[in-house]
Amino acid sequence: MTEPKISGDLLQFRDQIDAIDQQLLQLLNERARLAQAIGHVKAKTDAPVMRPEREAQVLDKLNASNTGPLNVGHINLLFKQIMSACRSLEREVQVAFLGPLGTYSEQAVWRFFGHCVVAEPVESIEEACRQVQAEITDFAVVPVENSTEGSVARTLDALVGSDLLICGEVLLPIHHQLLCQTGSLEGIRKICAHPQALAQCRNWLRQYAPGIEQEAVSSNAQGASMAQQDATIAAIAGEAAKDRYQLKAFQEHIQDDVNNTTRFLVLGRQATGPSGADKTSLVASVPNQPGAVYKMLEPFNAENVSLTRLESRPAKTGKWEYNFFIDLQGHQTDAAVARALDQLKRTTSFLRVLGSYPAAQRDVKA
Ligand SMILES: O=C(O)C(=O)C[C@]1(C(=O)O)C=C[C@@H](O)C=C1
Repeated sequence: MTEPKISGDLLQFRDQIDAIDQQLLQLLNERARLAQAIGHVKAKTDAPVMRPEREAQVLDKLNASNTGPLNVGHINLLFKQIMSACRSLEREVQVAFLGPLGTYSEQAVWRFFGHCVVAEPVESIEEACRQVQAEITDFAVVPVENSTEGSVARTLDALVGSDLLICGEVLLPIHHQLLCQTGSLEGIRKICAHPQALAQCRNWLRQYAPGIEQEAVSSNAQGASMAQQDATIAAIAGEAAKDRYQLKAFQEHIQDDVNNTTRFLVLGRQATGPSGADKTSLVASVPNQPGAVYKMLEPFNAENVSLTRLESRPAKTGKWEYNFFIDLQGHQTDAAVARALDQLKRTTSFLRVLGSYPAAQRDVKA
């Protein structure tokens, strides 16, 4: 079938790829040995193995010098896995995430830590936090806000009530797919998904699956698990659920908002150093007095610190008091941020810096 000439070229290219793979293999093992050496140094001082700021810098440097044809997505994907493997040779990092298996939280774990981690699903955001606090696990990955649905109140409340630190964030585009056993809508009698997913796909469902019953279930992964057991059920879920429950997609990208994104937090017990493009999150409350919120925000204006988020939640004191959740650009060790935080201590009745961590959206030149 193939022309001899093409086949000759193909063989030659494959020989070259084989030779390069051998070089890569040798270099990767050299890199792994260096990581092991770093692991021994860290073990002596009980220093944390996972360093989100260093991993962000490694990716920033590579992307700054990359000439292609591999793009930023390829570089991040490949080198995250390389670091994940090297890290696991130092010590296997453990992560609890909001389950069950196949959720978007699980996808967020893989994106942040790569695949060489021990990731365990837990049943609630509170349980994920408890496991980190009780030192059962190293980190927790929990959703904090969705671009269409807003904040996840349970995560914000859990942060106030604990001394966990935010070590990182993950921005995950939410690409819903309609999944079933065969990949065809024929014979499908019911579509099962979390109420939020059904709402986020309302228009698509009206147009392409009219007349098919919809059932709200506790998670998209549960819907996927039901579809795995029953050929008449379809589910709305993401890539992780498709793989986990061995389903086929009838259609990808069925969410009405193409930019639907969920932001996840990585919570741990360790402080994260500056990476060069960081965010700091804090929660504060102010006395119930005229001008108090203005005074709380004034230092950020004075120090030219940019706020990326400001949100209030009831402080649960029963006195109509509020906690303000603030995200800002910069690390708490940056001079301007440090000065603003110092000022903030004077104007707030309660202040907790939840952590500084590498921003998921990177805008740096290495
Ligand atoms: O630089 C370190 O501290 C390492 O342990 C090495 C390494 C890597 O593979 O580059 C691995 C794990 C850390 O999270 C950061 C980076």
